[in-house]
Amino acid sequence: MIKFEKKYNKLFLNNIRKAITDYEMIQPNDKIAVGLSGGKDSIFLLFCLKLIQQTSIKNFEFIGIHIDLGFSMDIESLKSYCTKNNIPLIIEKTNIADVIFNDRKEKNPCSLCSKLRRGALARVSKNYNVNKIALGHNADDVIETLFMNVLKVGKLGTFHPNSYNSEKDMHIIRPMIYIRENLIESFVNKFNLPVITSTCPKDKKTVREDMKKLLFQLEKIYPDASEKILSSLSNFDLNNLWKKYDI
Ligand SMILES: Nc1ncnc2c1ncn2[C@@H]1O[C@H](COP(=O)(O)OP(=O)(O)OP(=O)(O)O)[C@@H](O)[C@H]1O
Repeated sequence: MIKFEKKYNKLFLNNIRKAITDYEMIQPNDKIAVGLSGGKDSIFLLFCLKLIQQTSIKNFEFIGIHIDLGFSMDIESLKSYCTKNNIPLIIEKTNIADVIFNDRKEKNPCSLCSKLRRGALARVSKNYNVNKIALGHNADDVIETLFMNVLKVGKLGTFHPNSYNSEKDMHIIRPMIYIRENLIESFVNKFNLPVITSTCPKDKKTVREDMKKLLFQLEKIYPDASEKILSSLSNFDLNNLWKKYDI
């Protein structure tokens, strides 16, 4: 059973609470769906939300939703973990893998997969009267996405901690934006949370891995680089960003 201990506050929960407060992620009577991939980030998010519900913000509900992409992953451990902790888990079977790799033979499958997966997640969430979807993006994901946008697209920006999709009338929240990936890894091991090895052939072979290496190199020279990059995302001077004059 997921059980609160005071030391968790300092270790990770306070940072999650801070993200929730800074970006007004949870309101009374929200029904939140945690997108569960089977990976470490989303299961840690589920674990933290349960602790937050036990300690500080009590008047919200949450469920887990796993979109089965069709890679034949064994999710028994995830199912039994949710059952043990009284967390409803919805599993939605899809043929996303088949569409991407066999029908479309996509050369860059990750972005289409992510789009279809989010669509499925929003559709299933609607069926369960969910008004917010919580994703397991962490601080490293925030920075890697920023690097990818700047270095590959030539665009300054990353995903927002709390965004709203008006077409689907759905909020997307990311309560783990202040938590580093290595910390998540160590707690997932310590608490023995169920992690399912991805069977996706593209797993860990993406541009994101290059950005991870870049951040690693950067932190060797500037040890507090990630902290500074994260803080710069909410500490900017619009006057000194270039807005071209309309002609
Ligand atoms: N198959 C899925 N079903 C439901 N939610 C998903 C699924 N895949 C990803 N998500 C959600 O989208 C988030 C970002 O997905 P991404 O593939 O970037 O995961 P990640 O960074 O590897 O995180 P994780 O360790 O949770 O897999 C995940 O943390 C999770 O909340």
